[in-house]
Amino acid sequence: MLHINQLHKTYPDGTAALRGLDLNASCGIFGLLGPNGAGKSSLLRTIATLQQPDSGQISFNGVDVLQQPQQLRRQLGYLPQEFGVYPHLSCRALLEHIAVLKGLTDRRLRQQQIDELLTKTNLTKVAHKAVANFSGGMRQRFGIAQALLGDPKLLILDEPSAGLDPLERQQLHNLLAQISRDRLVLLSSHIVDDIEQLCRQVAIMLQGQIVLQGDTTALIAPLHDQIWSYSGEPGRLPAQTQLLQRSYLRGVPQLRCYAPACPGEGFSAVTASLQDCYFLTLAAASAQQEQIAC
Ligand SMILES: Nc1ncnc2c1ncn2[C@@H]1O[C@H](COP(=O)(O)OP(=O)(O)OP(=O)(O)O)[C@@H](O)[C@H]1O
Repeated sequence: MLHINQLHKTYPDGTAALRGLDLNASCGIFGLLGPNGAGKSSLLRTIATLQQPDSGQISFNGVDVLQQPQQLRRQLGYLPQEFGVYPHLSCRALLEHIAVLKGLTDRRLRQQQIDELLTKTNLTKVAHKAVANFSGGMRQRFGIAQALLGDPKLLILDEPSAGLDPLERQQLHNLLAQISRDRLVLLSSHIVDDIEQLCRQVAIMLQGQIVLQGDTTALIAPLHDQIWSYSGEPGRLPAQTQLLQRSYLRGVPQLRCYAPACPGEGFSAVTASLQDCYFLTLAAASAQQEQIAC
């Protein structure tokens, strides 16, 4: 279990990235959603002991992460948002190098683990190639393979699906579902679909705080029968109707709205999604923050 209590982090230039953040997560894939600049990477870097918070507590499976960072690092795999590689090293050589850095000193066990991870991430056939020449999807799978060296109990993945094509994204989902059975995977993304497809637990982050957290299905449930779509331009929206999303279908505007009952002619009920919950939560949190600011 991961417990975070009242975490604060302000960077030297005065940016308050974490502002009294609380979070609890158990085994499985835990999704962290939030707009750009919400503080997701700051939080993940702090949990990964790559930066110190100003105050607060973090514990993982009983280990005080801030007091005993080495103990956490032994159980940690981390894939940062920007993942640099040595340009000339092959996939296998780089995994070897990282495995040694992670303390896998027994050569035979190291080889065995690398072979298993290459199979799991479907990289065996390209293990001799330079990672620098990999496609986006292959690079992310490599990133997950290196993070899994040492069989960590906590895996932190910062936006692993950024820049992937739909097929690569699907392959990444299959891999994540497979490797999350006996560990906690913290997955940050602004692709709400990724989180809805993969995560049973989710937290929404805004301006350095968690504004909503819980079981994904339970968070969406109250919105059933309250989400409506409208094809075209309805003019002024009926009272008690909140616009959540405007998109296009073959060039025709499509509105997605929240309303406690059918807003009127032309609106049809649609199944509520995590995206609806996300937009409603962000709108409510922004309105509350504006009120406080006034
Ligand atoms: N090293 C740093 N020094 C100063 N400010 C920083 C630093 N790192 C992040 N920030 C700022 O802290 C805030 C939170 O950034 P962070 O990268 O944690 O958010 P994020 O939710 O991961 O954003 P994104 O989704 O765009 O990656 C932003 O205002 C950002 O500009």
